Amino acid sequence: ADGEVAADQVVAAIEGTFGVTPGERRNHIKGTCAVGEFVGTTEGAAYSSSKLFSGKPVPVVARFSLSGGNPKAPDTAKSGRGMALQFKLPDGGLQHMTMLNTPIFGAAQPRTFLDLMIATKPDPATGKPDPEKIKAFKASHPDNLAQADFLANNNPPTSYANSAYWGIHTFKFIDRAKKTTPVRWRFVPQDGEKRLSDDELKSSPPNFLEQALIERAKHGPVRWNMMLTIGVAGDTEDNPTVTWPEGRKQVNAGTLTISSASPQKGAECEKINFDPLVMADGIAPTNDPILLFRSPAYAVSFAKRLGEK
Ligand code: HEM
Repeated sequence: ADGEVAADQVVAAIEGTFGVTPGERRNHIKGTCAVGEFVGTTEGAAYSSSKLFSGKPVPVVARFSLSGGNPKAPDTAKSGRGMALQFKLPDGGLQHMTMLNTPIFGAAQPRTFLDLMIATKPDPATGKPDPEKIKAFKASHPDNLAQADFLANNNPPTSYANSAYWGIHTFKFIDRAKKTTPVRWRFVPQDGEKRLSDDELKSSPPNFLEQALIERAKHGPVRWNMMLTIGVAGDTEDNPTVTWPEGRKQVNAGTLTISSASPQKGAECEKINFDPLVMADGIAPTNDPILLFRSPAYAVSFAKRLGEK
């Protein structure tokens, strides 16, 4: 927990803002399941002893999503898009990566996320957030601004297949000699990044992302390159709201291939808790307070939805 901020308190605040859909995720509720595989490179294996980078295909269960707890959020919403991956390693181990389509996050501490939920809670009188509360939140939480600016200035993608996804946090890659390297990773779409135009934002239907991914996968494999940015001494390791300086070494660590997608109901991704702290040997968390807080928060949401609450 972050000082006095507890995971159940934050999940309660998410419920206060978005309401509760029993049996469903409290955040990133609207999503699509997919499956595929990952093949790592020797360049990746040079930094991490994880079986992920053995060079052999590793089965993947994926989930693409819209951020927020509104199951009817339109696919044109200028909010985050998520890609969650569960890698099934050859030794039976699991590795998770649960990412967003923004290079930074909108909170350096759980407290900021909690205060954002409280500030955006709809006013019962209008059914909308109170603009004064949002203004006060922004003025008092500068750590929220970079991601908010990114989302305001970059329209959402035309398809989940045309988006990059960032791990955002810094992770430790540990090689066979136990040498640790700070890295940040992102998945870059081989289909290229494409965003909705301002006109398309107005004219697009509320639901197109799921069908676009299902159709795209029917036409052939959908691929992303996993790119590592190699950190150097002094690069922040515990603040997900700050990017690293330009010019850091880039390493292609592997290729993700999505082979098919389907609605989430009853599909494999539905009942997975994509807790980002599920890691195998060779990859370890940093002390990023947001990364560490996600695990208990996801557990609260997961327990509720498994209990059909
Ligand atoms: C204080 C920070 C955060 C809180 C409290 C939070 C909370 C949550 C919760 C409660 C869920 C639903 C879990 C479930 O029922 O399975 C969720 C899902 C998700 N979150 Fe977060 N989150 C935070 C930060 C982040 C960050 C930094 C990222 C990306 C780097 C992220 C990406 C996602 C994604 C992609 C999902 C959907 C996973 C899936 O498809 O099952 N979240 N989050």
